Amino acid sequence: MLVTLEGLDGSGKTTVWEALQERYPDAEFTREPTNDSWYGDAVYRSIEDDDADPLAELFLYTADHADHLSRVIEPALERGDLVISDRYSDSRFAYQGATLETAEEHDLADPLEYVVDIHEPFSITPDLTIYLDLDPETAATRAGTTNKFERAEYLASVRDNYERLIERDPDRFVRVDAMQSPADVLDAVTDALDEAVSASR
Ligand SMILES: Nc1ncnc2c1ncn2[C@@H]1O[C@H](COP(=O)(O)OP(=O)(O)O)[C@@H](O)[C@H]1O
Ligand SMILES: Cc1cn([C@H]2C[C@H](O)[C@@H](COP(=O)(O)OP(=O)(O)O)O2)c(=O)[nH]c1=O
Repeated sequence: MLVTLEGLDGSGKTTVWEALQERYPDAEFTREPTNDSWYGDAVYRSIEDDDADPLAELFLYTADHADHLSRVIEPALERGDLVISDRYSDSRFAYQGATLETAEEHDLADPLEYVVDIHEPFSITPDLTIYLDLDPETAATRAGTTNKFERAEYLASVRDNYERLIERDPDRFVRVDAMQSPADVLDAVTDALDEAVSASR
């Protein structure tokens, strides 16, 4: 079973993902961008390059995803493991969908759909996606960005894209209010996860 954690930067995904490792010691914990491959290294180089071409960046993230699938996710699912990924393809749909929306050098009619279509032939859809919902200003503050206003504006369009994704596939998503205390967020996530795991047995 594949479970993904999604949300804006600063929404608390990594905090939850780390806490879940105690509760599910046998699960495979993984993340995107990956932090153990040269594909992931290439993604982080691109994140640090303010002049990165947005379409090139999309394909770097997608290359990292393809490698992550074949190297980590598919073998774990074949073993029957529970896989919990901190970010996954919805991050690309929401973030690169937003980046490409304003990219002057590329004129795509519907960037979010374009990114979804690229994944369609090879990717695996998660069984459950837990969405940590947070307003863009709080997200930018928590993420500690240098240009908070600019970041919050970008995160607002990323959040709109997450809402579109939830609307098109409501049964896959569980929304958790990320303004709650870390303990309450963890409880809500654990409830959703426990329920999905027992339903899959
Ligand atoms: N529920 C919460 N309430 C307040 N602050 C939080 C909460 N969850 C996480 N934080 C803090 O917000 C920051 C970003 O959290 P993190 O888990 O790294 O988010 P993400 O992985 O989604 O970017 C960290 O400083 C973390 O301690
Ligand atoms: C996986 C992924 C991440 N990202 C972005 C989100 C983050 O701003 C950045 C790094 O991700 P991450 O290290 O998960 O950041 P955070 O813990 O702050 O959420 O990469 C994309 O734009 N597209 C993607 O497909």
